[in-house]
Amino acid sequence: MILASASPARYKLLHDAGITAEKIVSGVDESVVQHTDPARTAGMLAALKAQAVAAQVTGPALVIGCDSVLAFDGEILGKPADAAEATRRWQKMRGRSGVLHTGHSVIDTATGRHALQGARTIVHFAQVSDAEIDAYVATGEPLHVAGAFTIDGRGGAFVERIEGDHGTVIGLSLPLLRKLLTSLGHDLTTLWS
Ligand SMILES: Nc1nc2c(ncn2[C@H]2C[C@H](O)[C@@H](COP(=O)(O)OP(=O)(O)OP(=O)(O)O)O2)c(=O)[nH]1
Repeated sequence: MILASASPARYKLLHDAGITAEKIVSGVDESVVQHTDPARTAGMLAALKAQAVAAQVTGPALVIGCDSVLAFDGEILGKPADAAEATRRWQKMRGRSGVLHTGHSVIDTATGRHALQGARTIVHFAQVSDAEIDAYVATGEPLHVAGAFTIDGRGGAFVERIEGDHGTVIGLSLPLLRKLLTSLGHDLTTLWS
């Protein structure tokens, strides 16, 4: 399996699930997709990433590309531009909920077949204080992640509950990956190392 992503979180999620993927960063410029629907935006970017990497691959491989965005207050939010934006977002997000959409695209380079599907998880944010927001932003963590929060890092303390698969929030849904691989005629368990 080739992971078309720079995300250490996605790589670790696969590795911990028994799948040691090769990482090839797609280099796709995410600004090329300007869609109003968050699921479509994440899906289109996931497909672009997988296609960009699959084009570089010679021989049989399963390439997976993912993209995550947070739909909140009618906006499609990726990574915050800077600390000020991360702070503003948290001041709006606290005590409310958003939907984390992650698009998944799997390409089987041996057959040319591909499967594309999105997953969504509702995230309920805690009523964090200004001091907690400042401390979180100061760690730098929210600057590197879609939605300006993590569920498995320091941000986990600020996520009250989720409705959906937690992997979708981190950036890759394993149950969805299983379904996509099955649709391409592959058994996920054969990828276990
Ligand atoms: N560890 C962790 N990372 C998260 C979480 N939520 C989002 N992220 C990270 C995963 C991805 O690195 C990033 C989502 O942005 P993208 O989907 O655009 O991926 P990224 O640009 O990082 O890498 P890529 O475009 O796939 O090469 O945010 C979380 O809850 N936990």
